[in-house]
Amino acid sequence: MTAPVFIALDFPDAASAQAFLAQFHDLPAQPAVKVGMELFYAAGPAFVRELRAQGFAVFLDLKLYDIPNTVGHAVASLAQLDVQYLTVHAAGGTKMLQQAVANKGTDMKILAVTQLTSFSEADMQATQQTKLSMAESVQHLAKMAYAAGVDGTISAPGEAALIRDVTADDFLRITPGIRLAGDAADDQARITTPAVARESGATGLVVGRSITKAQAPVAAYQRVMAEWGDKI
Ligand SMILES: O=C(O)c1cc(=O)[nH]c(=O)n1[C@@H]1O[C@H](COP(=O)(O)O)[C@@H](O)[C@H]1O
Repeated sequence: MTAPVFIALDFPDAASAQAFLAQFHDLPAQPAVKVGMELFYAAGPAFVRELRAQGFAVFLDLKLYDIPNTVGHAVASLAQLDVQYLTVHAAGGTKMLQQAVANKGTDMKILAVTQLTSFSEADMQATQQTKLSMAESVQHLAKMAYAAGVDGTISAPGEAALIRDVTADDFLRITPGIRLAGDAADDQARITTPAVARESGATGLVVGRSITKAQAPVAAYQRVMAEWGDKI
């Protein structure tokens, strides 16, 4: 699974998530899934174990952000769940990122969130009282995360190539903020289609509502996969 497309399972409980996933049973390969705060806070580690037992690759998106000691121990706890990816906030800084890396074990990859895709450049500058552009800020955070030893970043697709420029080819660049053409942006500010994300240097996608809220979720997933193409 070098270039995954993760479906964001942003559902209120385990039953809704399982009912959604049941639609995908007939596909030749199960989708990779992302469990975020909504589902994890409702259904907990037990549901993550259930997904792993069913053979799903799991990206646990908890965006850890705390003092280095606390994040380090949280990462050690979560590593017990045998998930493939875990998010932390790059803004937690070098020491926090290093603690996360030190405690992740061998099979779990740490992804550092740079700037949330819900921020426009103006939102980011106002909120963070910075004069940096979005590109400069994302590159700064990505460089710091790379130097701290994390496995990759989360950013908008438009920043993937900029991240590659200041890190390495094999540094993962996973991008949410994905919409199929014609779908509403909702609360996202920096969005693009799977095809453009691919051309922009993303190495993996996170897709939520363009699939989960589609009238035909399996067809929408297949459209995302087709646009993402032969990287899968
Ligand atoms: O870490 C993430 O996955 C993430 C980072 C980010 O900057 N933006 C972002 O949207 N996400 C997650 O990606 C998913 C996007 O969902 P949709 O907007 O419905 O496709 C959600 O589960 C978000 O929590």
